[in-house]
Amino acid sequence: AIYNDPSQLPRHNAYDFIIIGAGTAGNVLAARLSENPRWKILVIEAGRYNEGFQDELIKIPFLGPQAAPGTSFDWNYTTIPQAAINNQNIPFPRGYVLGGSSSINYMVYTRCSKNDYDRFGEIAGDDGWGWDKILPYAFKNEKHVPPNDGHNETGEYIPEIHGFHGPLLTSLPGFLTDIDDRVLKVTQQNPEFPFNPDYNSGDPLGISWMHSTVGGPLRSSSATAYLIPALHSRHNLDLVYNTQVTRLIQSGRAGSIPVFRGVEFARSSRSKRYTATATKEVILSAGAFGTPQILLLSGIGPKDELKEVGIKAVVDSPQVGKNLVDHPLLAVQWTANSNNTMDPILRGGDALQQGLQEYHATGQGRLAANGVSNHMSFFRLPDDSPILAANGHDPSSGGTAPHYELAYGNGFFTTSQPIPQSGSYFSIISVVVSPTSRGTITLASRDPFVHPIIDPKLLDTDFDKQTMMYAVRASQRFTASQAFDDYVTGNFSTLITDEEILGYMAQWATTIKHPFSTARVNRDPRQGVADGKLLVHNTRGLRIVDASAWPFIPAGHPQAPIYIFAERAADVIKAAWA
Ligand SMILES: Cc1cc2nc3c(=O)[nH]c(=O)nc-3n(C[C@H](O)[C@H](O)[C@H](O)COP(=O)(O)OP(=O)(O)OC[C@H]3O[C@@H](n4cnc5c(N)ncnc54)[C@H](O)[C@@H]3O)c2cc1C
Repeated sequence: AIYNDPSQLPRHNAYDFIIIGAGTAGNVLAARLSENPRWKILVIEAGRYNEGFQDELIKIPFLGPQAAPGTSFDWNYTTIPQAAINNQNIPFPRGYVLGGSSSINYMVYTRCSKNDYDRFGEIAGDDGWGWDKILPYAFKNEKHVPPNDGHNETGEYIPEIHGFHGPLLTSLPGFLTDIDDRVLKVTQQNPEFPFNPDYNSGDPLGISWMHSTVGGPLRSSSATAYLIPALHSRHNLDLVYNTQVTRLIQSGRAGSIPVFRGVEFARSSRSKRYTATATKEVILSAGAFGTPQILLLSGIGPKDELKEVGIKAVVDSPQVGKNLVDHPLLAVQWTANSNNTMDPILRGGDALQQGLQEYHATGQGRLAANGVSNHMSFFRLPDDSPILAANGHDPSSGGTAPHYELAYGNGFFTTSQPIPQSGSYFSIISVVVSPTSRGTITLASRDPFVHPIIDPKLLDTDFDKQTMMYAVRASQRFTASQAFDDYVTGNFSTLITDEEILGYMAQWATTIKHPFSTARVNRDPRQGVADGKLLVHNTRGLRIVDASAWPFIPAGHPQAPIYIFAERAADVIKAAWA
């Protein structure tokens, strides 16, 4: 059943599992655990329903980047000043809606490198997280469907390595653009940028066609793919939304170990608190900000830090809220000799209205497809790079894990700059995908409704700054390729010297919105918050399944790794209670 107010929840209802957060990972668990008709499951979500007011922003693929920040779908977090980015406070979107961040993200679907999974397995001491064993869960997650424009996708991906029967819809670009052939020509002209027939093979290096979580003309999210179908077809799954978990409640002790099977929740800071209890487990899937915040509010965290905000430590867990890692992004634009369809729509007005009309009349056109890019590419720094030498070690997970990403925008792509009111543009987005900067998330108050202090320390290290510089130089070499000779007409910004690039970075770099590892897995309770089975150290009844639990950030766009990991986590939980 679906409730939008905790006062409506049936009293004295015994749940086997309580899942905190109806986000990307949480909804996979809700759907998979409720497959067992003997188990009763409650999902508690702070945010809103995924339909209703302004829902075109989270349904129409091209409008995805407008779903946050500053909307009712977003928690509307802001970082504290970021030293490397001219001390700016950066908006840091997180989905506040069924589906969580999968309902507001840019829909890029990349499994990342097999080395990332193998490294997870090594750190966790469980090779079940490694590539070979987890690959079946990638198939289980995915339902690859034809591109929305019906074009022939032969040669644009390798069908054998994709799932066709899972819940989450994925597809290749549904609107072809006038740069697509040029991007592919570069792969024939310039050996620095080779073609990769499918970046989802476990080896993402090179330039591939991009896969998105789009089916037909609509976004596919963990809400549309997993949660809503399960709610509509099963009686053993309850959802309450508009309801924030305020803390975990200790329900007893197992010897000297505290058991946390109780959950407290409310609609607002001053409103009535409600509680529910799980007979088996409470599962934290509140994301990289929500999960550490709830742990800290419950007295699970660094003892001294908790004391400062007046919370008594029940479990001294030093890594809660530490190791916050994110991918910094920088967009560079060139002026282009083209009439691209993207720029006029981004400026709004008539072009946007016409696009919407076409969308509603035919389900086709620019708005029906992801506008971020039609290709996506991942690269490593050269083995003898002085940037790697200066860092002392390679921060990536291994030989198929990239250090940086380039994506190609048929228009003025930006998430931080004002869009010029005239002209046509070509953009390349550079992302550092194996960063070494680490930040923190800490409580600002013991009031659960006060946002935590978010400090990702973006571009804090020389490695990250120099790798970003390397990526920008690579994007310039890409644009100088013959294939773009009669297309790109000039630079939009002057980025010739290293100082100019560093200055531009300090002004315009931002987050790609991939926070990770704030309650990371490590076998050692001093080094991590949860063990290899995702159970919170030195507690009973508590598991973490979301981006916060990853021991490090995967080198790519992380929603696919999170879906895949949550699919396996569901089986780990089922096995634990078999
Ligand atoms: C704007 C944006 C663009 C992105 N683009 C891409 C992309 O193109 N490709 C990609 O792979 N990744 C992308 N990402 C990242 C990706 O979407 C996230 O890494 C992933 O969805 C996180 O999954 P999660 O399950 O850890 O958390 P979430 O999906 O964020 O789920 C957490 C859920 O918990 C809820 N919650 C939090 N606290 C509480 C509480 N106290 N009580 C109850 N509920 C709570 C939240 O409201 C949310 O619904 C993007 C993210 C954003 C925000």
